[in-house]
Amino acid sequence: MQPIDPNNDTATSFVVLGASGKLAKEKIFPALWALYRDNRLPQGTRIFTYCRTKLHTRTFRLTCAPYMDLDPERDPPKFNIFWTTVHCVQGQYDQADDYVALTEAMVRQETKHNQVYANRIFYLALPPITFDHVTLNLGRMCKSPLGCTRIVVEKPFARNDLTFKPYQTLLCQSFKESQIYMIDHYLSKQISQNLFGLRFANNLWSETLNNRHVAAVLITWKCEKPVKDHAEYFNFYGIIRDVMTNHMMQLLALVAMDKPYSNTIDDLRDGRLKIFKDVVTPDMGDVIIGQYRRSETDPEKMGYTEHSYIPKDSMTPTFAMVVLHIKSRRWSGVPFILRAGQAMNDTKIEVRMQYKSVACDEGNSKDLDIRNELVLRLVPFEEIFMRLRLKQPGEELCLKEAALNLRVDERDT
Ligand SMILES: NC(=O)C1=CN([C@@H]2O[C@H](COP(=O)(O)OP(=O)(O)OC[C@H]3O[C@@H](n4cnc5c(N)ncnc54)[C@H](OP(=O)(O)O)[C@@H]3O)[C@@H](O)[C@H]2O)C=CC1
Ligand SMILES: O=C1O[C@H](COP(=O)(O)O)[C@@H](O)[C@H](O)[C@H]1O
Repeated sequence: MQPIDPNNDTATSFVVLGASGKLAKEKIFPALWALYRDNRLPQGTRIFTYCRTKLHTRTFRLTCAPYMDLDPERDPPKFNIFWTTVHCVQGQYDQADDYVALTEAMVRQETKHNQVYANRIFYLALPPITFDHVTLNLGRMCKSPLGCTRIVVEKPFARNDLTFKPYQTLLCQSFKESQIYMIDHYLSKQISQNLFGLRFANNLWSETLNNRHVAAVLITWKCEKPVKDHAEYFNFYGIIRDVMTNHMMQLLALVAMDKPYSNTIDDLRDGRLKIFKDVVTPDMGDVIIGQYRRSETDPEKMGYTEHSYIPKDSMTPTFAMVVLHIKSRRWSGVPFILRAGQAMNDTKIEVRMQYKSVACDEGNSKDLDIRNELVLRLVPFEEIFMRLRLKQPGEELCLKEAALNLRVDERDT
């Protein structure tokens, strides 16, 4: 996709399908607002909601506002104008006529903007069960006749290979490959991108992230909260399909990929794809799955199947751990340990690269078997640090653990 050009005057219709849901309210509308606030949306952009629920901008803005990080001093006038660009369309996902109504709504705004040439972006903030109908109808009824058309699909794309194939076929029949964006929002996180920056722009790490120096890579996705939001979806897909095969695998690819030929989208994608091809299919002996049950110490913390909204006989895993191996010159012999869970002891998302132990005879260091670790943490707050050993202050040559913290926030210079 071309970089956003705020001076571009072309009419652009951005349609959020499934706008009544959590993703739209918590992530997509806040992102659209942030772009608008910072003058980074093309001027002719109009936003459309499309879902079965009847939405009104008046009330929908109240639903989204808590996630929009509003500055009460600065934002209100612009925030009001932002909402004048939003138009709500109600429709079923399987009714062709409703898509005709969506197109009419887009055309009305595009024409107001005095443009026949208009770009259209369709963002599927929807569960996969709706994908077939939505893709087919958008492809038939809503594409831009003269401008660009894009369709953005959120993971998970299906339950497995078998169910993905027919959808892939339908998607490719309805849209050209260049129009399709199957996205993973973890790739856009600052820390994920830093994995890349840190590795390839610093000799220290570009030279040491390999099987000569690294003992193991640990990728953790832990959430303290029990399953509640989108429980029906979660119960059908489970933790592996929710975060492991997508977000965590993308993090793994960013840790493991070789330096791409260039930083273009295609070369970056090819670099990650090579890693996915090199990952050895895990042995079931290298996989642990589990489901949380009632806490023995805190009766408030219910078991997964005790929630009223989860079937009593559910076997859906809420925890999974897998040890993956990559068959490449750089990484063979290094286990990549992925673990993910809901209702865990705390909330943490991080990548931890554990270096091999150093044979060290310094005084009292036997008690201190600390491996160097490079840690990139995404949650609860973004940080990058390296665990090291340093000499303790004083006359004796004793070691202590220390951390080298790298500031990653905006105040950095
Ligand atoms: N929430 C998040 O942070 C993230 C979510 N995703 C993915 O994005 C997609 C949407 O997520 P999210 O917003 O949380 O999902 P929701 O469960 O909130 O669903 C979004 C909307 O889809 C419609 N919908 C829900 N279930 C059905 C159904 N069975 N049949 C038809 N329509 C349905 C509803 O709209 P209505 O009834 O009004 O039509 C609902 O408001 C999911 O595939 C999810 O995996 C990806 C990354 C992050
Ligand atoms: O895809 C998903 O990701 C969110 C977590 O995203 P984050 O950006 O807040 O880390 C997760 O809560 C949700 O279950 C899953 O579907």
